[in-house]
Amino acid sequence: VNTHCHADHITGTGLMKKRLVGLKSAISKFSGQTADILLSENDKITFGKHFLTVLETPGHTDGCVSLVIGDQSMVFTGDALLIRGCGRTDFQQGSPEKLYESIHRKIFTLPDECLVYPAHDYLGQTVSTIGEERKFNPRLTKSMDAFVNIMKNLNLPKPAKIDISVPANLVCGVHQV
Ligand SMILES: N[C@@H](CCC(=O)N[C@@H](CSS)C(=O)NCC(=O)O)C(=O)O
Repeated sequence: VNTHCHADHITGTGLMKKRLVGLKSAISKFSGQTADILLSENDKITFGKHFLTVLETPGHTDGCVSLVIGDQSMVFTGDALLIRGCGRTDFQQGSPEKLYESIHRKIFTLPDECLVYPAHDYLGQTVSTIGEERKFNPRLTKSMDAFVNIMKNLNLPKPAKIDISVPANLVCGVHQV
């Protein structure tokens, strides 16, 4: 299940599909990608006795989703909400306004105790909670205007491999060779 379409996330899917016959790939219908399953808001992804609910959380990209476990005890936020940070919004459909809304209107409505597992952390942290991020996230505790200003001035170097094109059989599409 891909939280969004960036090279550092999707490029394993085709390889996994090759190794495990019958494996199904999934990504948001707003990602612009093909996959076995195109996800929409509130879709349920079941596995064993568990399920994940899809929350559309655009802003880092248009097709970003966060995945909430059935009893709302955990959320996998991809590159939308990070620990004390958030995904950058300066390329490939990034929008600080959309990201602010996604986090405040969707992710931050989860219970305070809900564990937050993001897709990246650059300090070795692995988990946070919704309550902690609501209180202590230095970007998301600001007004939307202040947040937009922060995001427009991050001046991060562009990830080295973000624009490398991936052969069609290695992405999450169903047309494998
Ligand atoms: N140095 C890393 C890339 C760091 C980076 O830009 N991370 C992204 C997620 S991957 S597109 C991001 O959103 N970072 C937010 C932040 O505040 O750091 C590399 O070159 O690989």
